[in-house]
Amino acid sequence: MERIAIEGGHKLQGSVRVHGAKNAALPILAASVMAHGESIIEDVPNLQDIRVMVTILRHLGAKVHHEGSRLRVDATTLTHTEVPENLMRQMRSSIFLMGPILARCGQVRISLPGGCTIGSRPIDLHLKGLQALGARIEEKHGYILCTANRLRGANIYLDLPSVGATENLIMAAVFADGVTTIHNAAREPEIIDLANYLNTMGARVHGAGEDKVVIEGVHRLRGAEYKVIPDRIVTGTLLLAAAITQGEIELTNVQPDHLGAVISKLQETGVEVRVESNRLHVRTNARPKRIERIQTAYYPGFPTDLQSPFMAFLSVADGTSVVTESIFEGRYQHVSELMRMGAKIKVDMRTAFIEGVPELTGAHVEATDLRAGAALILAGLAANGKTFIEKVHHIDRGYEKVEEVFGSLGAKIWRERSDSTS
Ligand SMILES: CC(=O)N[C@H]1[C@@H](OP(=O)(O)OP(=O)(O)OC[C@H]2O[C@@H](n3ccc(=O)[nH]c3=O)[C@H](O)[C@@H]2O)O[C@H](CO)[C@@H](O)[C@@H]1O
Ligand SMILES: C=C(OP(=O)(O)O)C(=O)O
Repeated sequence: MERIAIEGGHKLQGSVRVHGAKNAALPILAASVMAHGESIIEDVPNLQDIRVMVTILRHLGAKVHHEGSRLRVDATTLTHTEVPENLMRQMRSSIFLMGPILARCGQVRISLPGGCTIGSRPIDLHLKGLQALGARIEEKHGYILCTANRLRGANIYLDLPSVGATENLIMAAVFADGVTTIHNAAREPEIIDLANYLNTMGARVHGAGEDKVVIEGVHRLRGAEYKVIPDRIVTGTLLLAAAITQGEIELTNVQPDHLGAVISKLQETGVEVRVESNRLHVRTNARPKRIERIQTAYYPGFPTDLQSPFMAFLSVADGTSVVTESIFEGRYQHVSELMRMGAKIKVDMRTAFIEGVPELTGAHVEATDLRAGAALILAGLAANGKTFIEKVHHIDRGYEKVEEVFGSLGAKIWRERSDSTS
């Protein structure tokens, strides 16, 4: 087992390029199984979840070649319509295969997906939407079998704007007869990215990024070349890392308009953020001011994926800040770990009260999920002394070469065996 070790107290300085977005690349790779011909997908991050997706695509019969961050996928011949349970369990995004395989092959057999333990994360909206498109769904012995000779366009009303359900249903509707309208769709930038890729392949998806998405069915998709958008959650994590160490960094390959809520909250704490078209400069040399209120929300609201990193930052603010998690009921597992490092946080239902302390102290902690791990890295960078973060595999799901990236900005961070003496 490996862990990340950090010697805190070094200001981050320098410039770094942000990698492509995990949450855009995963549905895009799933969508690639719908095409005849090769797709060339650029800026795919080298992450554990991507490796699992590639394994699934190969299992289905697709040919996949890596050339650095460029992936060539050719799913002209598909040999399987089932995703094995051991692969389904490895990540949440395995669910993205359901819509595309069903649309292309008329049937798909999957089991419930895995993913971060941040809440119950049901898939009822995915299944209800597929039923509205005419799919038959049988759930037996832990498996879900979806079949449909032909999917039919339909009006689908999502009870809540689920990102994954919107993406799955857009993909399923691409080959449906007639027109599908998804009402109360999620509006995250990753949905626009998926729709752009599908449209480059010959699909007709209109309105992605708005709450009503209209899909006109087509008969066939061809492979396409496509570049994945920059990862807005990695961008936000790096902005916070610079801020918590009172450093100054520049980020390239970013889309600042995807981070409006985060930049505005950072500025509220007194951090200077300068925005250029595809660059961000962040600088501060003072302790952050407290924040009266942050509430996670569907896009363009404050992203739940940056709630825990932002809380790590607020744990050293001057005064008490209030954070409410509205999306995932179990997304406060980082709190007890931050408290081991001296943070003062009280949680009441879905709201956390963070009484800022002047300094955190290094400790042995555990990454309980991906973004909790990111929060602990931020805390470790600022803390007095050494921090050891166990369960690094969670962090590797979302941050490419994490120690190299932070190391290139001047952090003292390395990976070591968990049984190393500390
Ligand atoms: C791979 C990926 O893109 N993951 C992101 C995606 O996850 P994911 O797509 O799983 O998140 P959703 O938007 O679906 O979930 C939002 C809320 O809807 C609920 N829900 C969802 C589906 C469903 O069928 N029934 C249901 O009740 C969930 O439990 C949650 O409370 O969006 C989340 C919210 O921005 C992010 O935190 C994840 O990083
Ligand atoms: C929760 C996340 O990922 P997933 O939906 O893949 O579990 C995340 O990226 O923070």
